[in-house]
Amino acid sequence: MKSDIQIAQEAKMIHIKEVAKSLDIQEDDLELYGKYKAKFSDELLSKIQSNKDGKLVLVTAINPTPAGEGKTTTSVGLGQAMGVLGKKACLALREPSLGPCFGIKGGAAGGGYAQVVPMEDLNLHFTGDFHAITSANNLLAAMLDNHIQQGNSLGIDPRQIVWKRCLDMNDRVLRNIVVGLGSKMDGMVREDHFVITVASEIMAILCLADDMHDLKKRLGRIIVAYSFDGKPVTADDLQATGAMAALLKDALKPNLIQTLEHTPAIVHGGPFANIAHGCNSVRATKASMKLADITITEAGFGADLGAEKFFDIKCRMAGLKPDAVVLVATIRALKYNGGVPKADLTTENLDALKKGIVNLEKHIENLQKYGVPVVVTLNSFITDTDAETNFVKDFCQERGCEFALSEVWEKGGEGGVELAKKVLYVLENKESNFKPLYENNLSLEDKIKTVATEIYGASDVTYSAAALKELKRIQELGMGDFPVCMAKTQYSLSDDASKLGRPTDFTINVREVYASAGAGFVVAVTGSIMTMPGLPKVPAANNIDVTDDGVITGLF
Ligand SMILES: Nc1ncnc2c1ncn2[C@@H]1O[C@H](COP(=O)(O)OP(=O)(O)O)[C@@H](O)[C@H]1O
Ligand SMILES: O=COP(=O)(O)O
Ligand SMILES: [Mg+2]
Repeated sequence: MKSDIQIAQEAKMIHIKEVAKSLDIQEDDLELYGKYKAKFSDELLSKIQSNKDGKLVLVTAINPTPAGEGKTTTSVGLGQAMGVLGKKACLALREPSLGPCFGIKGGAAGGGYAQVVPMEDLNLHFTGDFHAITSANNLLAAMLDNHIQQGNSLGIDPRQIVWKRCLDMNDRVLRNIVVGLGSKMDGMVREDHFVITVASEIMAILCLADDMHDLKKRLGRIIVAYSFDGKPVTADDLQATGAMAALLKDALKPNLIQTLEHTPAIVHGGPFANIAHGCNSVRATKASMKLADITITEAGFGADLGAEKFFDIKCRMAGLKPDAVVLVATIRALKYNGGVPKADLTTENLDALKKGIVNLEKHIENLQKYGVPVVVTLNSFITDTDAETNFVKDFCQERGCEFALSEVWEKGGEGGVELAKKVLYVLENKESNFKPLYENNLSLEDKIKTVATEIYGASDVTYSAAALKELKRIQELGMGDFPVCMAKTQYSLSDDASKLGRPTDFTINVREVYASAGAGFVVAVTGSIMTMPGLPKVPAANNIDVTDDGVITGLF
């Protein structure tokens, strides 16, 4: 089998204006970035507002191995399969971060014969959105430190600065730094921190904003610090809002590319689901629903993270009503959850499968709590055996679950026809009665407890003293009705990456809490999760190169 990048580079793409035409979009409504990428104009987005909404399908997964279990691959393959069946479908996906690209996981363009292209553009600089987000985030940081240097008229307490710098890279040494070293003219010495760009609140705001007006209101509300008398200091107070919005003018526009089989893909925003809310932009999803009969979108990592935040944050805030959920399982991840080491996942092991399948069972139960019909799909790997595949199929069918085998990685759209037909059946015959897991009027602690007990299976939640103090301050500042965004490891339903399968009798330990006042949610940081990942012993970057005539190699 060729590598992902070989398949992608051999692909014969059509001009992006032809892809747009399949969505009834005229060339004048596109802002072209070469022949194969474009942004939607603001005029287009307002023009389509009166269109009828198509159906919305979420693709999620069970708890993954470090390689990932194929949500993006399945989403792309399902979109292609809808095309094979003559349906008007469109993808709404996230943009990849450079962190995993050069780290462990590689790119996020799908895989095999189910990819969005041009994959090397998408995985590297794409249309510059992440660079714009990084610049806007760090402009705010620079203006904050400059305000202190220039006399600190707002009375900012340098010990209560909550705004962090960001960079779209896995760079552990930036987690905790000291700034302002040198002479008096070099600024106030203080401890500072970097997060990876996909965990920046600016990313979340870009992904939740309706339009430029809403973007600026959200940016202005960002809390960067507290004053000596405990009052929140915002981006508006620093007069940074307009300049940040100017930097984000183009990044706010959704991007259009295509799959290997020319299915349209709107790709916009890219928060991770373990340390952020894990969903592409509301603007991209709503645009797709106005342009196509079926929108297929993905939320990051397992359903305990991406799907939970898709439902309880994105759908709640944007008024979206999902019509179906595709839950991706893989034999390798089920065995991994059954205790098999990464190196042995390609060997048949029915015992481990039986042990690990409780993870799939829990995710099926969880998704059913949202009132949206579920289709389980087994993302088939060439190393899977018939015995293993049949075991999973029987497990699902014995529980009355809709099930389909997916072979999209190996066969592209054709490999997804069984899944597409199952999804179409569910869309036509099963009603969705979507409701979020909790009401906003619950206390923040009760919201956290609801997610922890109902979705993770925890018996209780513990808080550090600092987290409890911050929860109280957030409540007093009037943000108690915000939804919660849980930052947690993706490998386990618990906050301990070593607890695989379906752990029980565990507590979720919240060590830090902060309000993303602009995004409109409260982040609860659990266990030892980091908002600035580090590179592995052998980074994927070691194998990435570019030839003398400009061909990228080694991306996957
Ligand atoms: N069926 C499959 N067989 C082999 N590799 C696969 C398959 N499905 C996905 N992959 C690979 O696994 C990795 C993760 O896939 P991806 O779709 O990005 O997962 P997710 O979106 O869930 O993180 C990618 O490198 C992809 O090419
Ligand atoms: O936020 C994580 O997204 P993937 O699960 O698609 O890697
Ligand atoms: Mg993905």
